Amino acid sequence: MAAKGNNLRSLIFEVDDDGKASLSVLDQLLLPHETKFVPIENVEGAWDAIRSMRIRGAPLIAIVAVLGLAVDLTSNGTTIRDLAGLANSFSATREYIYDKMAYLTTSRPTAVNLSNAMVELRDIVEKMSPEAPVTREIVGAIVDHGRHMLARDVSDNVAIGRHGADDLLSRHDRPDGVRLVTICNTGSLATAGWGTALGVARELHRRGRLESIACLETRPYNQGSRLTAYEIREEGMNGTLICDSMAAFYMRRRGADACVVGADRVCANGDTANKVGTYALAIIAREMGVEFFVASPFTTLDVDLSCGDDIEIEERPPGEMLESACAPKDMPCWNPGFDVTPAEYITGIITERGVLKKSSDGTFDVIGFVREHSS
Ligand SMILES: CSC[C@H]1O[C@H](OP(=O)(O)O)[C@H](O)[C@@H]1O
Repeated sequence: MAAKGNNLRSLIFEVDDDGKASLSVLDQLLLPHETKFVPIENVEGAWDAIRSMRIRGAPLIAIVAVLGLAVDLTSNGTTIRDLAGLANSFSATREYIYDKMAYLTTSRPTAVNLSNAMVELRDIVEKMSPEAPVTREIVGAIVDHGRHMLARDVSDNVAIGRHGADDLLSRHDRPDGVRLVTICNTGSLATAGWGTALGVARELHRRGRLESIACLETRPYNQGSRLTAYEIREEGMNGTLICDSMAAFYMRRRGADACVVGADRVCANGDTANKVGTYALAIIAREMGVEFFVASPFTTLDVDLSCGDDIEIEERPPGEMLESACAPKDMPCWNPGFDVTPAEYITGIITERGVLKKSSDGTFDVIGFVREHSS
């Protein structure tokens, strides 16, 4: 059984004394009824695990892609021999690795973390000198970056939790604490740490200041009922599972102080792509006078995109919808995996560097915030 609470692990990554990396991931298609770690042995295995949503979650997708590349390049199979045997090996090695990185980005398009991670990796490899002992040097740098991403995500999650809890408690310090609503899964099963939006709930719970958290089922893939409910129960939080259609009535009858959701891509103006259903939840929250926060590490920010109209929205196979809908198997479906919440519906963006609120003109300056808070 996976460890309790925020020790819940989405993956196991190890490097042996010979520098050979190994990776296994918790198969989220089997949760909550079965806990099984499955090995990832090459980039094709990483691509498939991401595409099939055996593992999912914007930050975790990027981490598994880089770790999968590290495993591929350190395997005892053909890779190292292929690389070593390449003529003019430095540039050929780099091109070989860039091809694998490009392949990994085709697995899922909406979460910016994956493409951001590949840009980071390419910058690292580009800076390596041709005189370096090619294969070992480049591969070692990729393994090290994978380890860095794991540690960074864990620390980012803790910081997001603290900033989010501090901000919410500054306005909503009821006797029993804060009442939250969330959608999809943004916890330890979407990250390498204790989560982004669910990390805020964990921090409030840790402080004894979480009165309640409602999680939406999040049809059609049911990340909420299968994954977030599982994490909430493991953590011992006061959680309630609701159907997506119940959000408005829940807020009216049981009350909520804030919705806190995750993100797959936050644009320069604050428009945010997230699990489909988030936009509707934001509209309901505004109508009900409930605050609406996006919890997003800097790795999910896309300041090169001015607004959400240009975000590529992944469409998932109709079967994922038909299976859970008990509908006729030949029924035409529209199954976008995400939607885009306009910035006007968002109260603030909780990051590891602080909470970004709107300027006096009512807009978000994500670029200015990143510039001000980038180390
Ligand atoms: C840590 S936020 C992750 C973000 O990714 C999820 O999408 P999916 O389950 O399809 O990978 C969802 O949009 C979450 O908010």
